[in-house]
Amino acid sequence: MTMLLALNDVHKSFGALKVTDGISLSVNQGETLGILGPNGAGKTTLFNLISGDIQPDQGSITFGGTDISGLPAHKRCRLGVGRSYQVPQPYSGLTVFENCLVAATAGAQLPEEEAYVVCHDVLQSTGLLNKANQLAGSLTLLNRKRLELARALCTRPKLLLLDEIAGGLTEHEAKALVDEIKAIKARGVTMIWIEHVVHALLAVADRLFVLNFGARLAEGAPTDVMNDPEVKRVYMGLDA
Ligand SMILES: Nc1ncnc2c1ncn2[C@@H]1O[C@H](COP(=O)(O)OP(=O)(O)OP(=O)(O)O)[C@@H](O)[C@H]1O
Repeated sequence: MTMLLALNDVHKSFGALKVTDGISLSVNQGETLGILGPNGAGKTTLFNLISGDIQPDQGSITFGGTDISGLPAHKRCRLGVGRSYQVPQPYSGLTVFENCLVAATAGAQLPEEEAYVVCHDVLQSTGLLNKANQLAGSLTLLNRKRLELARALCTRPKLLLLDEIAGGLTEHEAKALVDEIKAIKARGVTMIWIEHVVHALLAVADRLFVLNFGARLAEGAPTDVMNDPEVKRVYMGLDA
């Protein structure tokens, strides 16, 4: 198996608050790593560190064998690190297609002709093609989530970071989104997925990593992690 991403003893504090406390983890090519953890455990901060939105105080991050620790977010994006945000952040005054075009051109720096093709293909695969000319601000929650996914895919990521994409959806909608995420996985995209909707995560994840107070609480095969007494106690509030 080829390793795509590796974090080595990564630390981050905000003032006196230690939010990432010596995280080491790796993700193999084609793998989906699920991340669980209570509110405030430092999950989104971990994504910010991987995407380059913030820089670690200590530790290193390698991607495809290259040390990307010092690179800004836009350079990591061009190398193939794509992400969605917990709160969808489309340009609401632009259409769905234009939002995708911004991601493909400004984000991934694809030449315009290629960008049009990529946007078309991504909108088709995310079920948004018939909404292409609709303003992003007028979309339903499910379609906003799809657009969030589509915008990340338009940067043609090798690694896709999904931040709580299933939250707030009905059971039926979450299932539709999970099917789309499964299809992305089947195309070979490596993913890290932070998700509170555990059954959605379990439908796709090959491995789970549980964060608590910025540190690793458990890691391993999904069934083993879900049966771990510490995980049940800390994360799910159940007695072991
Ligand atoms: N830029 C920042 N400045 C100061 N504190 C921050 C900053 N970003 C995050 N924090 C704090 O770091 C802690 C971890 O936040 P983070 O968003 O990473 O947690 P999370 O596990 O993603 O939580 P949730 O599940 O609620 O989204 C929180 O206490 C948060 O308030």
